[in-house]
Amino acid sequence: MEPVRVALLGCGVVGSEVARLLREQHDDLAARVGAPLELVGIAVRRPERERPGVDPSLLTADAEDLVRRADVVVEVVGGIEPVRSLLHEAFRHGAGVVTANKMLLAEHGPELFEAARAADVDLYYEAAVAGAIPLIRPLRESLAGDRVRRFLGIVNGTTNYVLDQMDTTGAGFADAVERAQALGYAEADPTADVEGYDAASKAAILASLAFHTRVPGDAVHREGITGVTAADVAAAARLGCVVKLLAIGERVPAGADGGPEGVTVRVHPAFVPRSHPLAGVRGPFNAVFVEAEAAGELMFYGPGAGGTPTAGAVLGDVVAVARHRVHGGRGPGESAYADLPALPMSRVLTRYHVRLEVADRPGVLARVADAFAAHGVSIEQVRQQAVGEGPDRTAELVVVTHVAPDTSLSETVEDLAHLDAVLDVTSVMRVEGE
Ligand SMILES: NC(=O)C1=CN([C@@H]2O[C@H](COP(=O)(O)OP(=O)(O)OC[C@H]3O[C@@H](n4cnc5c(N)ncnc54)[C@H](O)[C@@H]3O)[C@@H](O)[C@H]2O)C=CC1
Ligand SMILES: N[C@@H](CC=O)C(=O)O
Ligand code: NA
Repeated sequence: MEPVRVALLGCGVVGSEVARLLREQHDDLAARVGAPLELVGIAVRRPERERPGVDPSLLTADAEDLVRRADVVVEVVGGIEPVRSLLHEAFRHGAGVVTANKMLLAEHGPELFEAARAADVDLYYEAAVAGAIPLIRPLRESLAGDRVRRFLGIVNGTTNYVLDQMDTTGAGFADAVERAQALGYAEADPTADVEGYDAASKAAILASLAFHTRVPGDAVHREGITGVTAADVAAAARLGCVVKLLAIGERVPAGADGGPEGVTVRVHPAFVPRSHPLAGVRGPFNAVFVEAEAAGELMFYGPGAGGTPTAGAVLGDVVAVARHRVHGGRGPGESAYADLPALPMSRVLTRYHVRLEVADRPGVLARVADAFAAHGVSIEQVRQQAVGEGPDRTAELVVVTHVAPDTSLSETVEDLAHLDAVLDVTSVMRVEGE
């Protein structure tokens, strides 16, 4: 049987593990594919550098030439260029592609899917969202007969690790980020993780699949975790919650006021009740709930980051693409027929937890309550506690709202910040997952 020629682009945290598994599982992979997988080269920036366990004769700095010698191109470099051009070259040359690159797919997915379709080859990307967890294939294939209403989950291992460390060990933010980098969870620039860009790319990919509609990364409302403080984590604990960075996509029906049907997609930190299964997702693990009309509620859970688990997902895609080379056929292409608009945050319904430092004098509570009422926001809970002694005494006021449109809630917070009696708005966090 002719071997299937595999080119590996990148030999970092994920790539080095892909190379190892290709070598160590050679016979099993050959049996599953129906032909041997031959690693024909590994494109790296510095081929002269020694890499333990990697045959130096495979290393090359000429990625373009390598791509032209392959039937399947595995891209685990990351970023946009040069990989975008290299993948186009792979398609032009008739090679199938496996990538773990969510940023590239969120920014340039449609053109890459179109190029794969035109060349009649595969584009697979299981590792791009939630690492090792089978999630892309269930959405693309298993749920192709269903109608997804909503997904809600934790899709970034680095930020989940950082928030978990802050919650359970009292670690500082910077220390926890450094540990996530050392463990291979973080992106080359961890800003992509902590500012929510990585999760937003993944949310865009999930929304595109779930709702059969193109959702670019910049249509996702994004807030990272750099503003989350130890005080927020402690406030969450007092409320029986934990802080998690969530990715949420919802299909929104047409509004009674004439607002169109569409989808909302957002990434932000939120309080999640400790009784909710997402609260128990620890360290670099990810979990995603998918709510579909026929299937009901599904939960996908597992390692969301790390070299070996991610390489496992990449290899699963390599087997699928290689099987098509050997036996014929092609995996599903892009499905964007629904063409729903991405709606603004005014169409999102959520709850807020607001912590204020206020003057401790008569009438303050009433004025705060009036600000919420002016925007039609109903209050579920208020707690007040005196801070300090004597004439300088202030009060900490914690307000938890009922569900309301996100913009009504954010406008309320803006008004509160301008009230004389409000000395500081110390924390604003959404409450999700109830
Ligand atoms: N580390 C993880 O847990 C996960 C990573 N991913 C994705 O996998 C991809 C790779 O991630 P990591 O392995 O963690 O990154 P990494 O930074 O460890 O590895 C990337 C490698 O590509 C090399 N490189 C850069 N430019 C190159 C070029 N022009 N030609 C050849 N090599 C080049 C770098 O020197 C580096 O060794 C990224 O898209 C990332 O988002 C996806 C899921 C999980
Ligand atoms: N940096 C990412 C890696 C996986 O996609 C994360 O932390 O989840
Ligand atoms: Na996955």
